[in-house]
Amino acid sequence: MVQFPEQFRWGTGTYSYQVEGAAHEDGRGESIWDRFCATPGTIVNNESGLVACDHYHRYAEDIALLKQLGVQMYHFSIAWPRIMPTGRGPVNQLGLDFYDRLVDALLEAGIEPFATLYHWDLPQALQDELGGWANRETAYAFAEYVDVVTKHFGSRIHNWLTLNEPAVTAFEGHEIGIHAPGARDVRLAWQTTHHFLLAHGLAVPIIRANGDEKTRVGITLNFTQLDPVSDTPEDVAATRFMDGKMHRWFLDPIFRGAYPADVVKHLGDYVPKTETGDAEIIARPLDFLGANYYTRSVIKHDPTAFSEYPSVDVEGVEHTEMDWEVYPRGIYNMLTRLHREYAVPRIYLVENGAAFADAVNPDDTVDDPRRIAYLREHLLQVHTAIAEGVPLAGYSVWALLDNFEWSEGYRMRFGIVYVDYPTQKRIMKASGHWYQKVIASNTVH
Ligand SMILES: OC[C@@H]1[C@@H](O)[C@H](O)[C@@H](O)c2[nH]c(CCc3ccccc3)c[n+]21
Repeated sequence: MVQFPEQFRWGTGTYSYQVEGAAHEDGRGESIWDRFCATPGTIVNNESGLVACDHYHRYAEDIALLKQLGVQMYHFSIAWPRIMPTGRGPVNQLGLDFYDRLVDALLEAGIEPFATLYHWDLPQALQDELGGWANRETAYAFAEYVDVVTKHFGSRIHNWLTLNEPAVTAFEGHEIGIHAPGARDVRLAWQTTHHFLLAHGLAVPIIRANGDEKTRVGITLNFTQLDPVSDTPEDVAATRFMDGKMHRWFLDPIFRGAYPADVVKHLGDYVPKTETGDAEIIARPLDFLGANYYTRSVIKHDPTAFSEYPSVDVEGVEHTEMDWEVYPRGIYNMLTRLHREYAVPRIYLVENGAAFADAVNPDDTVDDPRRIAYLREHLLQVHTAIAEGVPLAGYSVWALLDNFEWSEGYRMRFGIVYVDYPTQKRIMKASGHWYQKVIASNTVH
């Protein structure tokens, strides 16, 4: 049994496009995910976030679930297309009104809102007019959107995350093409990483200016344990590059003021175009880093690879429904590395969780022992990291609800609460009841 620190904060989360639904309601503009999902063949069963968990209408019921869990914090994202339907210019009051209702209900319930300003749902108009994140202008449009939102919520929301996982939306969305906007262009993908980081840096002072003495700003980056399939120089170099691409390409400009030299060298003339002053904007000091951790990837050299090296499947170990290896030690490695190499002032673990094939019993219960085991094993590693001095201020499980899992659609269930989509009925899973006890006792058995 391990006891967590007195002030440690427990949370959970959802994100706008994955749970809200009401895609055409109250003035919401089209997002690149609406457009991507409308393209046949991009999403399993051609599903979309059109309805999702209908959280837009059921948010009060979902906040009651948060209260039942006893969480102290709740991660959610604000949908840019609800606030500025065409991405720039006119503000949609009904969009602000929804998040007013959500935030006021959270505060009423004594739950700290942790708001992410961008979780991949770019207004489609900016994709059409500017080419989206390929265009530096989009970073400035993001800054305008951030100004509107933080002016409105700055006295009630004190914990802001600018972007969720720029690496994922840059590369899955613009290199691999399995995420919106579905581009497959290596040069463009690397250029978007710079515009995401610029957008982040532009947002930081705006959030502070529109906040108060309690305002705290961060960004959420995702981390995967990366190991070479062998200790040959080629496999080790391939792994080092992927660590650069997925981790150091974002950590270094934010916390060290420059892109990692080894990746810049590898990219050659594929390195993104930057402008004088960008580095200083991107490196503006943060109050905390948000970190997501799920799994390990074992990397193999490939002579034909340039920007993406293949991973190999690890046999004989547990995998989740996403076919992700269950590798709890990786969360410890990630946390201690951040503390050791980047001296991050404070860390929040924003996402950690697993998809398993959950089913409802005849008595309307959901037994998910594998998710409980996954969460327990990772929390024990988290505790070890904290005991070694890592400044981890809180942990948030992904996710509160089963939800729209991007290209996987609804077949992947990450929730500690089951959603029966045809009826929108919520059922707390065994892992939800387990997490409730963890929070109440601040211990993990
Ligand atoms: O895949 C589970 C969650 C998503 O539902 C969240 O929206 C997203 O923030 C998030 N990031 C990661 C790790 C990186 C990743 C993202 C998407 C697909 C595969 C891996 C896992 N997750």
